[in-house]
Amino acid sequence: MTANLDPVHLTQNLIRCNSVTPAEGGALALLDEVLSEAGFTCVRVDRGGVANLFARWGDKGHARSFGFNGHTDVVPPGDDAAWTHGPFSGDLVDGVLWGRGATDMKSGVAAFAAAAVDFVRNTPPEGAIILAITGDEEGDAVDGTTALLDWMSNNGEAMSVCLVGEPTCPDEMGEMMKIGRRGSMSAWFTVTGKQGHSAYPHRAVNPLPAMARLMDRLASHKLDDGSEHFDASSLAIVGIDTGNPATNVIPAHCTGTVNIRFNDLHSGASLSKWMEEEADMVAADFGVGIDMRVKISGESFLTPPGPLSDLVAGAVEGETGRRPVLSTSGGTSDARFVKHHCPVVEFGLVGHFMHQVDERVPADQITQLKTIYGRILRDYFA
Ligand SMILES: N[C@@H](CCC[C@H](NC(=O)CCC(=O)O)C(=O)O)C(=O)O
Ligand SMILES: [Zn+2]
Ligand SMILES: [Zn+2]
Repeated sequence: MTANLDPVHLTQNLIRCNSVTPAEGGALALLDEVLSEAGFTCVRVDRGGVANLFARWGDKGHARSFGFNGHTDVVPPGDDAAWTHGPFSGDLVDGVLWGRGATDMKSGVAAFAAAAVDFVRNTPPEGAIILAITGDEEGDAVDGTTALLDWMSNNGEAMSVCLVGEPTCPDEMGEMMKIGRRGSMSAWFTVTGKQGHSAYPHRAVNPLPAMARLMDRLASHKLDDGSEHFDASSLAIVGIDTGNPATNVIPAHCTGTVNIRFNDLHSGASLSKWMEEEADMVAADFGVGIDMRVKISGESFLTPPGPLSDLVAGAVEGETGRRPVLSTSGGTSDARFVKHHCPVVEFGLVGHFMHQVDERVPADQITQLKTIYGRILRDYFA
């Protein structure tokens, strides 16, 4: 009889792989080994310098196929010296596991891998289990989950439903799951005036007042009050820069960057149009040129409450005693790609320390997450 797979130990070993985006760092190789050993068919789906791992247990193309999606890449640790335990130490101290990825989301990947391995070993289901694990969620994400989904469609692989294991609970285990996400986009503005001496401003065209006006107009505009399933949209100014070190020079150029999180009352295209109109108006008022470049990372999306959210919420409630709130709050996730493929929801552990120095997680939360994922599999294949 093979022992059950310990998700805490697996998380520890994953944390010890330095896999800051887009480095693979040995994390996917480790999962490949663990899953292959348990009878999963594993294929590395690398693209554009990004490593990804596809793993399936059961028949290809089975009509009943449960998918998990997650990532092993992590954001940079920042100042190593500021960490109580090294960011890649995987130290387990007094029941707490430390390191980059402890919450976001090597623990989630370890929990679903361990749950899937135990499940197929102990109660082989009538159906298939697919793990789609990417090495680039935190970066551009162009060759990450999208590459896996492209490869799957080209190779007759399919998930009937998918659970993304990102951390979804704000403070307490079990309190929240995600059934969609707001959209995300960024816009970069360059205001061009005319360089000059700051003591002779009439001979220059200063781009900064125009930038200040534009940023203020964009940031002070109320986009909406939220909608049935979504929080209000928000626009944040995330950068204003001239690159000008001199105090007696009016620079010719100024750049400004905004990031928008938007709900289903908007689209990337409608917001681009609005910002373009604002920029044109300010440019005319101030006699400057304004260029705008936009990147739409994802539109808003929703998997309406139904069988999949009921299945996950029921298992979470059964294991934690809490019925998770169905939310679309926070940032975006790779579910924005998966939703083109099959119904998708997200559930994971408490994300309090994600992207912070001293990222850490109580080890028993990882074990509990594995139990919840195991129960979801049991209920799905029942
Ligand atoms: N860099 C990518 C995707 C960025 C995804 C990132 N997601 C989170 O931080 C998740 C946090 C949460 O669960 O609330 C984000 O929203 O910026 C891209 O923009 O293409
Ligand atoms: Zn994540
Ligand atoms: Zn993250």
